[in-house]
Amino acid sequence: MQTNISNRCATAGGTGIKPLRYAGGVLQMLDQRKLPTEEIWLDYRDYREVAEGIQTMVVRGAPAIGCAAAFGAWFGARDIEAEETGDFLDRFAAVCDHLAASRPTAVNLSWALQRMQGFARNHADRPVEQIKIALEYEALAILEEDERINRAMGRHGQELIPDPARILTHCNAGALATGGYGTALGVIRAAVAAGKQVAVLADETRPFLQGARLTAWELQRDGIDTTLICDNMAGYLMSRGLIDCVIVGADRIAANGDVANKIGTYTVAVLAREHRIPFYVAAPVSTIDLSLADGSLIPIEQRDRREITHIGDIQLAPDNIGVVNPAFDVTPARLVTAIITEHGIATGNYPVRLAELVNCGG
Ligand SMILES: CSC[C@H]1O[C@H](OP(=O)(O)O)[C@H](O)[C@@H]1O
Repeated sequence: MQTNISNRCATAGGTGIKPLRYAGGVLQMLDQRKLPTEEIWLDYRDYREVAEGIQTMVVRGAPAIGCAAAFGAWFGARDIEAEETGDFLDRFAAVCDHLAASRPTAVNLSWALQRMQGFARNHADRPVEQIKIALEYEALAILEEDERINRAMGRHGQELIPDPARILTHCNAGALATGGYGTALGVIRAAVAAGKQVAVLADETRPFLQGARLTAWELQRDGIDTTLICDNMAGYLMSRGLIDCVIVGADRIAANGDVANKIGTYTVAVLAREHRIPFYVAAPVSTIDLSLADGSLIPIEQRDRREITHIGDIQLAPDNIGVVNPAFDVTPARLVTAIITEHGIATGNYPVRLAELVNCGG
């Protein structure tokens, strides 16, 4: 794997950065672990390396890891030496299983891999080498579709944003978490583009600090008014009437509208309900998992203790202290004011409305 140090990222004019670039058989991923102080792009050509990049959070964010996994699957398919289609499909399934194991919560990862496998099966009547070529284009299609989906989500969601609006965000559900433009931050971008006066209050989002390191960085680059706050300040600001609404992303949404998102989201939702502040979730329909009846069935990733005991090489806690590090929590549907998708908005009756939104795109 080579390192390509760039002194600036490809920024599409105020519509956020694109954290993934593909050309000539190479996937470049912006190393989000190094932001905001270094913009370093890493080159990927191998599915195992892509899986590691997802697990170590070089790339992170539900749609973005789905897009990265699609290219990982293409790399794995390309390297399979098989004459017989059945053998190819079996070995391609093993490649996708390896990629799927990199992070368990974001359903977009498995959605993208199932789409790649379904595409291969649907072309099983063709020679293996033709299937491989087609898989490269399918990975490109998944990436290119993602930004279009986010822009549609933004158009729907910005209708909910007041003018002026002081908006609290949690974690990063921006262009960096997607193929471009962002989900929650895409709604914010669309509100700004619609001429609304928007001020963002970005939760730093311990322990991985996606808010401080990523949301603050990408919105500042877009010239969007952004103030960084500690996670424990949200309640105070709400109690002082300084937040008009909350908007977050999602990693998996159960059929009843329960939402898995970055750890701390549930806390923000409870505070928002206490202060009668709208709590919005923005996610593509590929994040909605109708196979799960409710949020208790969503797998919650447990991450390394060092994310809590250290910031970089700086130790914050005693050696051998007990640590829990769930990367996500589940916000019950009753605390969710609306779920914004590219096909429209659900504002209640989630079991019915979410199924409609998922199927209307089908
Ligand atoms: C647009 S989905 C972004 C979603 O992913 C984040 O988690 P992570 O940074 O661990 O991948 C967080 O839950 C965001 O809401």
